Amino acid sequence: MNNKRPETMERITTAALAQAFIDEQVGQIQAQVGEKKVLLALSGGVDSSVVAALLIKAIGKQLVCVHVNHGLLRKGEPEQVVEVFRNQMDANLVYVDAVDRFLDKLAGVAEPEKKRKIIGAEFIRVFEEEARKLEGIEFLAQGTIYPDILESGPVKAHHNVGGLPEDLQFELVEPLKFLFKDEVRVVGKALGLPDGMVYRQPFPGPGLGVRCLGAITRDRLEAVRESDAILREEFAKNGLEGKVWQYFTIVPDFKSVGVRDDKRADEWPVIIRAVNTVDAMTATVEDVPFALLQHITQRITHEVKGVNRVCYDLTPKPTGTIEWE
Ligand SMILES: Nc1ncnc2c1ncn2[C@@H]1O[C@H](COP(=O)(O)OP(=O)(O)OP(=O)(O)O)[C@@H](O)[C@H]1O
Repeated sequence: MNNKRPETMERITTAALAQAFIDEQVGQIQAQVGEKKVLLALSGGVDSSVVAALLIKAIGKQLVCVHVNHGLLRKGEPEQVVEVFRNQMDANLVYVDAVDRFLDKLAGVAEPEKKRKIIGAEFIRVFEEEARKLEGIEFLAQGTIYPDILESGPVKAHHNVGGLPEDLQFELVEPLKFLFKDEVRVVGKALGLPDGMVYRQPFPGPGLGVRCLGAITRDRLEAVRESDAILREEFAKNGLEGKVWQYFTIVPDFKSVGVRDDKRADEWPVIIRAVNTVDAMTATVEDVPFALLQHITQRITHEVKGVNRVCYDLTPKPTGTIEWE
């Protein structure tokens, strides 16, 4: 398999270059796939969304997208996947509501590494079940991009979404494998995907699960999701979206005393993190205007159930990592 970006390949920076890439890929995908069916795990993240849009253009309903709602996605994300791909692009989309399955498996598990393993393993299991229900699938599309190939090294062959069993191995369709992230975004835009999807900030694989520290509970997970939504809304309104590399909220698994309706009330704190980085190896903290932080604090403590304090994480990386788990 050729895994080296051709040296003559021009960096895709304009709509015209994106269109040329799309036309070329549509032809190649049609030639590779013929009349057969292709399966794609569609997270709603940039890479898998752009692959989905490209394949819908090339082969329409021969593509089957599977979106797994594991309960750890940001507010509005599963709905957006359904709206964009099923309603607007008329795609063949299987939406799997696996919220209870994931949260039941995660109940009582406090150790971060164990949480990640459970989320990863359960994802493969759900995806495998869906794949087995479908007939005649011969291809698996993946949002592999060039940095993925560079990271895995030239020798190691790139293989299927980790962990699918032997009897479920498919031929791969990886149309973005020579693209860098900025090029993927230009192509996504040319394919008509909404900005909110194309310019989305990085999101960890295990989702909000690693921002709901310790053992995940449904109420605390809701506090993470709602506070994150408020933070994103306020950053967008105040010109920080697209300027700050990554920003999110964290809810630790302890409470502190506060006052609500003239009574003492034990509730959780929300921690805000907003960082800038070039390579994610080091990061600096965004200098968010104090008045905006106060406004966000006011909103979170009044709109998010069970939260009585807001803290701002002032720690660069190192010594802090970007995420808390
Ligand atoms: N909730 C989900 N539903 C369906 N597929 C998923 C889901 N989460 C992850 N995947 C699949 O696993 C791949 C790797 O997920 P990961 O979280 O590492 O994101 P990524 O490499 O940044 O890609 P993307 O931008 O597509 O999310 C995704 O591209 C997608 O194919």
